[in-house]
Formats: sequence, structure tokens, C-alpha cells
Amino acid sequence: MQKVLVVGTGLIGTSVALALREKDVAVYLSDIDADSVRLARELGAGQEWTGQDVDLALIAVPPHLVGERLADLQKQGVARAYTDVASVKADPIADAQRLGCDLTTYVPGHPLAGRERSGPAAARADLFLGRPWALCHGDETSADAVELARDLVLTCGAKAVTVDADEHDLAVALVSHAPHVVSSAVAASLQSGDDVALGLAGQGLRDVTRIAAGDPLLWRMILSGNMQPVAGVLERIAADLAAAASALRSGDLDDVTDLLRRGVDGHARIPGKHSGPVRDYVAVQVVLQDRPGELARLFNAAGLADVNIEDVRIEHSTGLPVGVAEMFVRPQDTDRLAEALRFHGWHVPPVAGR
Ligand SMILES: NC(=O)c1ccc[n+]([C@@H]2O[C@H](COP(=O)([O-])OP(=O)(O)OC[C@H]3O[C@@H](n4cnc5c(N)ncnc54)[C@H](O)[C@@H]3O)[C@@H](O)[C@H]2O)c1
Ligand SMILES: O=C(O)C(=O)C[C@]1(C(=O)O)C=C[C@@H](O)C=C1
Repeated sequence: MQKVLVVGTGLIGTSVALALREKDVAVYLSDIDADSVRLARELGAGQEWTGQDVDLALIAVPPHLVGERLADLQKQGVARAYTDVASVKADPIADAQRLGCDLTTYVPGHPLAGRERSGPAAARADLFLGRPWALCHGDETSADAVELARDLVLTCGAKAVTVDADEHDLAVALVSHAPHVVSSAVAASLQSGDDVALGLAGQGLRDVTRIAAGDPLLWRMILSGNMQPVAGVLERIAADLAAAASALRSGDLDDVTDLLRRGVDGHARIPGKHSGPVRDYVAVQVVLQDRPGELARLFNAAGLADVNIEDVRIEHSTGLPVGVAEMFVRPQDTDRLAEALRFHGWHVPPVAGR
């Protein structure tokens, strides 16, 4: 795989492009939105596509547009093989069949990695590291096409998982789509919260609602391609919640305790928590005073220590005079950064896992 075309340079397309560029694959970029291509190009994700032939074309557009993009690209004979990243799989495959696409060169795909933000500015080269990436090809798919798609997945640092398309859609209803709706329901309940309540929000609420910030229009398109399976999971969750509410009303806490215990068991079944980090970077935490110039001072100290900050996250509870900045750096830079920051007077807790 030497040349790849990315169609749709949003969050996922640009993240794939950046990961491929890190491995010196030639990447061509295309999108109906010229600004999106320009930004992706400026981020170093590749060059604008002007009709070059490629080994593999990756279609990273909303699910209901995958079929028509595939038909169009195949008509132009752009690539040896084609894959996509849509969050549902049965519908795009059915669309491809209906539009008369050549299924021998199409490998339907779905990386189980993403963010609650859209567009190329949110893209990250390390988004797919250690993540599962579903490939849902049928018997008709050629070995060459499958090999190219697997090569793409491995080059992005992800793990290819071959799964039937219907089985995939049932699975992601449980592990991705219903959880998204539940997160939205929790976040929606905050609309009626007053400032006192929201001022007391801690990390737990942020963990449960992070994905609720995702683009509602994209999620509408995802859910519309997986309605019955998602409805089934939501009905089971709703029954648990209704039982918990009535147990709380009656003061009999056994049902609630049972739900909490089943929650601990279910949480323990999520793989990956114990199998090492999925990101390359280590987080160095610093307690920050909430005052002007503090972040500039912090970044300056990192710069003086010759440490590149790959990413940064700032957590602070409203109304409190301190916050925590988490700086993500390469593992080999961790000790140097922590030492430099302590030298400049910051409190730096021991770095996790070191
Ligand atoms: N967001 C996630 O966390 C996530 C994770 C895995 C897979 N996906 C899937 O990836 C796909 C893209 O999602 P995203 O989050 O990158 O969205 P995004 O909105 O960031 O990017 C989509 C891009 O597609 C472009 N586009 C739309 N119609 C087009 C067309 N006809 N031709 C060319 N480009 C077109 C848009 O201009 C936009 O730049 C979706 O199918 C989604 O289901 C998303
Ligand atoms: O982590 C996130 O922000 C995501 O939304 C990622 C997530 C997921 O549910 O895991 C969401 C939808 C995609 O189809 C794949 C991955």
C-alpha cells in the first residue's frame, strides 16, 4: 500500500491520513468541503487529490453517503480496492449492492475509535492505536482487497477484527450506539439543573457525558442505520432504570444493589483496561493556580526543558482556586518535564505507571 485516497477529510478521514503520513504512505485528500481539504493539508495529512490512481481509497463520509461515493469512485476506476469507516455496516453494503458496485474490491470497515468532535481540526494520528477495527467483507471480496484494507488498519496501529456485517451492527448497538444515547439522556437531564448543581459537577459526570457532545446530525445518521438493535438495548437499560427508580421510591435497596453489582461485572468485561495503554503518550499532571499567565508560565517551563507537549487537558471545578493541567508527552520526556516543573515551583504528583 503506497498510495491512498481519503474521501471525506473530517475527524476520521484526516486521522487516518495523519497516521499513514507518519509511515510515509502517499496520501491524497478529497472532500466536498474545500476548507476541510485545505485544513487537512495544512495539518500535514497529505496533498489535494487531482485524479491520481491509488492502491486503496478510504471513504470517510456519513454512513448514508458511502454507497454513492463508492459507486462514483469505482466508475472512475480510481483504486485497486475500496474501504469505508461508517459506524454501521449492513446499510452501506445494501446501498452498494443496490447501486451495482463491484463488491469484490470493497472491504466494509469500521474503526472503533473516535472523538466527540468533528472535522479535521480534531484529528489525531494516534487515534487508532490499539483499537479494534472491524472488517466486514463477504465471500465475494478478493484477497488483494482484504490484504490492502488489513494493511491500512495495521499501519494505523489498530487491530483488524473480521466480523459479519449484521453481527457487527448488533454488537455496536450494545457497545457504542446505545451507550451514546444513554450518555445523551444523562447530559440532557442537566438542562434543568441550576448553577449550584452544575457548579458541583465532578469528574464522574464528565466521564459519563463526554460522548454526548458528539454531532447530533452524525449520530442521527448512525442511529437511523441501526434502529431495531439499538432500540432493543435501550429497552433493557430502561427496564433496569425503571426498576431502580421504583426500588428507591419504596426504600427497598436490594434491586439497586443488584444493578450496581451487575454494573461492576459488566465494567470488568470491557477489554483493554488491563492490556496496556492505547496511546503513546504519558500524562504529567500539575496543580495550577487559577490566575492569569499560569498556563503561559507552564508551557514556557516545558519549552525551556526542551519537551514537546503533544496534547493538554485542563480540569477545574467551577469556583475553586486551583485546577489540574494534564500534559501528554513522550514517555522518554516524562522525568525531564516533571523535574523541570518541580524546579520552577509546581506541585507535580508522581507520574502514573512510573
Ligand atoms: N466520529 C466518530 O467518533 C467516528 C468513529 C468511527 C467512525 N465514524 C464514522 O466515520 C465517518 C465520518 O465521521 P467523522 O466523525 O469523521 O465526521 P466529520 O463530520 O468530521 O467528517 C465527515 C466529512 O465528510 C465530508 N463529506 C460529506 N459528504 C461528502 C461527500 N459527498 N463527498 C466527500 N466528502 C463528504 C464532510 O464535508 C466532512 O468533512 C462516519 O461514517 C462515521 O459514522 C465516526
Ligand atoms: O470515543 C468516542 O468519542 C467515540 O465516540 C467513539 C466511538 C465509540 O462508541 O467507541 C463512537 C462511534 C464510532 O462509530 C466509533 C467509536
